[in-house]
Amino acid sequence: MAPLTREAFLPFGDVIDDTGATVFPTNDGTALRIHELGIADCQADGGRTLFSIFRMRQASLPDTIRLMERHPLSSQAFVPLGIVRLVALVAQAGSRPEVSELQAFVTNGRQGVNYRRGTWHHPLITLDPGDFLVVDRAGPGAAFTQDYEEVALAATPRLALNAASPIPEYKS
Ligand SMILES: NC(=O)N[C@@H](O)C(=O)O
Ligand code: NI
Repeated sequence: MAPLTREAFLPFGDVIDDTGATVFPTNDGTALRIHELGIADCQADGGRTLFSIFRMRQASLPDTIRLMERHPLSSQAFVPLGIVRLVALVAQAGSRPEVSELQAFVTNGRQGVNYRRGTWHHPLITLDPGDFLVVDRAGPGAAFTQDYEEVALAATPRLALNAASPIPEYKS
């Protein structure tokens, strides 16, 4: 389980965080603009960009990973509205992910992620309850047509809590 950094996450998408970002004052210096942290890529095939909230009622760390999904037509961002740790279990866009290709990152509770279009990821995993702003795509005419594709994983790697630290140790 690696701490989330912009550089390490680059193959999978963007990190919504001020570390290493372009920052400049705006509005007569009353605010700092932490600029262009990611792109909402949701317009393909007549798509619309949606803002939604995911209200995580409890931590959702699975003990086994049974599937991964991707959104072939859009990016998908999860930004915590408060301090909520997220586990991003990902594999690069492309053919069906192998278990050996999975990578797990854990946020510091403030960071958000924006999965690039087609990035394989596990449905939202959090270590705490709490709300996330979600930015993704709706198809033409429909309120919510999640263009997504799921694949069952051949093996089911175990994501086990490491007693030594609150951050789960990812074991394949
Ligand atoms: N289904 C849904 O809205 N969310 C998933 O795409 C997810 O990545 O959690
Ligand atoms: Ni998704």
